[in-house]
Amino acid sequence: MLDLQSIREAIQPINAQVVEEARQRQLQLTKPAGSLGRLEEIALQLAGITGQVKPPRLQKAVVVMAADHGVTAEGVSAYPAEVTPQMVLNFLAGGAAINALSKQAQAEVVVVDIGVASELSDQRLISRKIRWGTANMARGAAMTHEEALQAIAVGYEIVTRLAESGTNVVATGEMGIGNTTAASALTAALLGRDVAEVTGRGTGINDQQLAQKIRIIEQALATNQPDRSDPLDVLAKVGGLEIAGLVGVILGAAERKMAVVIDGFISGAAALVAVTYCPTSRDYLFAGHISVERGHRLIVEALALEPLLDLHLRLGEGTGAVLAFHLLDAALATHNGMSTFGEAGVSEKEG
Ligand SMILES: Cc1cc2ncn([C@H]3O[C@H](COP(=O)(O)O)[C@@H](O)[C@H]3O)c2cc1C
Ligand SMILES: O=C(O)c1cccnc1
Repeated sequence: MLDLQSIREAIQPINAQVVEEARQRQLQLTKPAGSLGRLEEIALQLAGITGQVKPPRLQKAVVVMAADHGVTAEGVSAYPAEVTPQMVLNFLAGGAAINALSKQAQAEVVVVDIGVASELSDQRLISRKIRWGTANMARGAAMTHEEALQAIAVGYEIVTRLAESGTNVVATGEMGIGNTTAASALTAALLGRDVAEVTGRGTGINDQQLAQKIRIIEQALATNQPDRSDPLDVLAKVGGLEIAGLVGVILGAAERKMAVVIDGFISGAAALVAVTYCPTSRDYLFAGHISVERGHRLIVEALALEPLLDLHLRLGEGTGAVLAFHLLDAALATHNGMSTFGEAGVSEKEG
């Protein structure tokens, strides 16, 4: 069984000394100080994460965790649950948005069955099914504490293996019809917010379905009484297997001093669980984008993250995070590749 407490204790803050040295380097580059704005901040954070003033070239991967949700029986999504396994096959065939964007960003796509409610077998799929979908959270706990921990262990092991083969930045991705319901329930519980404030239309439900989704989440919280001070209890009772897997990816990456780019609302809910459990892990996170899904804004505010992109995305799969990889590459291209005033013979600021 995964020893989560020792992982939490092993996660170190990023290297403040190296951040300072990287800041000094930025001041020497041939541009007005601060003029590359957030690209400079990204470079500094990557320096602190990697412990190198000039961080190495990014080797990128997106981990797409797929799982089903028992709560779909309550009519909370615009699409049927069978879309989850169908999209897994689409990921493997290379036909989804995450495939197209990852190809363009030169990121490896790692697809994981952590709890899809049907038989899936394919050599390219990492088959680590914990159970056939969660139970219906409106009637009881989505999963046991042990299952949540097993799912966290899967994410932790996968990111550890990626690190060992040279990946140094990972994006969080997910697929699971019904998972905006789980993400809203987690957000309401962990941030102590009203369900209506953190619940949106997901794949595109109408007003009547949205009212039903809010009622169901309220019922799930009333039935399960998740303990806000215990993020793992909240995760098990009203979370999802793919969300738990991503918690493991985030904690494992932070322990290994790897950067993590968080995608939208569902990934954000996983980050909220991870950072509530281990506040230091936040140092390793970038918010790839701000999702249209209401509730995501509250998550990024609570985590004090500033999303890199605002493209009105509401897809998930890791798409917004992989798009943000281009900005991390750009930050390092300038930080590592530009000449200093001295090297280029350019005059520095007067006075
Ligand atoms: C074809 C298709 C591809 C997707 N890729 C990601 N999602 C996204 O939509 C789902 C969450 O929305 P809800 O809670 O409303 O079901 C997740 O699977 C998420 O990854 C998709 C959804 C669909 C239909
Ligand atoms: O922001 C997300 O991650 C999201 C939003 C809607 C549907 N699926 C995912």
